[in-house]
Amino acid sequence: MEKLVIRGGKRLEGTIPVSGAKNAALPLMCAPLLTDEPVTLENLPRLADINTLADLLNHMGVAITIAAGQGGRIRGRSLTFSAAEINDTVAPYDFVRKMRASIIVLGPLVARAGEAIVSLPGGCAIGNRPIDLHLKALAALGAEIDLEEGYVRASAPRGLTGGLIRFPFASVGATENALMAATLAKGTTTIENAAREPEIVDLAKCLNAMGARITGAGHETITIEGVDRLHGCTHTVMPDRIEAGSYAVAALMTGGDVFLEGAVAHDMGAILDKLREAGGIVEEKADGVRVKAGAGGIKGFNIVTQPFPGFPTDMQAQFMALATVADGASIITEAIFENRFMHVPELCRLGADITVTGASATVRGVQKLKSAPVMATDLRASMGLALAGLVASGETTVNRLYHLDRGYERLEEKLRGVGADVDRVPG
Ligand SMILES: CC(=O)N[C@H]1[C@@H](OP(=O)(O)OP(=O)(O)OC[C@H]2O[C@@H](n3ccc(=O)[nH]c3=O)[C@H](O)[C@@H]2O)O[C@H](CO)[C@@H](O)[C@@H]1O
Ligand SMILES: C=C(OP(=O)(O)O)C(=O)O
Repeated sequence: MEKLVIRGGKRLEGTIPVSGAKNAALPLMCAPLLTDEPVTLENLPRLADINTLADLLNHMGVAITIAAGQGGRIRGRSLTFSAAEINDTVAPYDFVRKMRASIIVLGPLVARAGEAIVSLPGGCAIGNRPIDLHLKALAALGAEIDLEEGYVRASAPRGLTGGLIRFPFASVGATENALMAATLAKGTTTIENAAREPEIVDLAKCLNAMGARITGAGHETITIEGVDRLHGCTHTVMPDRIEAGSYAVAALMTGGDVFLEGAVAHDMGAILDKLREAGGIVEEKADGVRVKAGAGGIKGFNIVTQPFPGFPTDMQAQFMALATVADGASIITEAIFENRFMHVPELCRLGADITVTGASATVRGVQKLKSAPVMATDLRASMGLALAGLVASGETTVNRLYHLDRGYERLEEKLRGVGADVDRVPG
């Protein structure tokens, strides 16, 4: 098991190229299940989660090849997904347990093949994460849903029918499943209280390029006119706003000045607002975002995580790391997941002063963090610890690097490129 060794205290300066977004790439990789023609996705990040989903798609009969003339080091991989035939509509437990997002194969599979049998993903470190909204959405389109021996079976042998889906909560994954399923349903589907995340917009863009008729993505109500068939297309995965936000925090924490090449400010509104509130100077440019530390140091701030356009839960741990070295107190409330504070005791091991009461953490900034071996049980918590390590005195070890490899492409290389003293070492 590899770990990350960080010798803190370096000021970060330079350019970090932003990779394709994990959370856009995963649903986009499921879209080719909807057509027998090849779909090429450009700018796919090299991440463990992408490989896990590729293995699952492969298992279902999707041929995945490296797209010709592509695959530059910075621009990410281009892969072509060809689901000429789907020869297995089962997503087995062994794949789904590795990555919860595997549930997004459900909608496209039932829409195209009339049946999908997907292992129930169960909870994970950050919360229970039920899939009731995914199932209700498919049922609203006429799918019959059964739960058997840890698997969900969705069937619609005569095809899906458009309908009204009203989500009580704007779930990202359930919106993605509903969106993909509805593209091939007979008639019109309306999704109310749809998730508005930029990754939903990116997915709708790709589906429309495949011949779908989707309007309203990025808004509360999405309308989908079903079509008989979809065709192939080439689509470029959007830049990762969470990766960009994480490195933006690194720039501010280290008193640095970093250009996040390719970051899209428009998709990062709440993150950039909070960076400014914390004392950062943010310049929004056509080709990226520059973040530098202001003269007044880091100021305390308050956060409540919310669905987009609110502050993203996937940035909560990183901003908590920032708050640990702020001047004054910050209150951070996690309102999306019930157990997303696993980084708190680990940050405290580095000298942070944090008190948790229910869903809120009060963080009192300290003068200095001190190194320690730390360990987290999820992706963003691990990033929060890595950020803390960048400013802690001495050598901080972040164990279980595989969490970071789920969502951060070439992490140590990118950090070293702007001056951090970071190594990946065997555990
Ligand atoms: C691969 C991917 O894109 N993952 C992101 C996606 O996860 P994911 O799509 O799983 O997140 P959701 O938006 O669905 O979940 C938000 C909340 O809704 C609840 N819920 C969700 C579905 C459901 O059927 N029933 C239910 O109760 C969840 O338990 C959670 O409390 O959005 C989250 C919220 O922005 C991010 O943290 C994840 O990084
Ligand atoms: C929680 C995350 O991912 P997933 O939904 O795949 O667990 C994340 O990206 O922070």
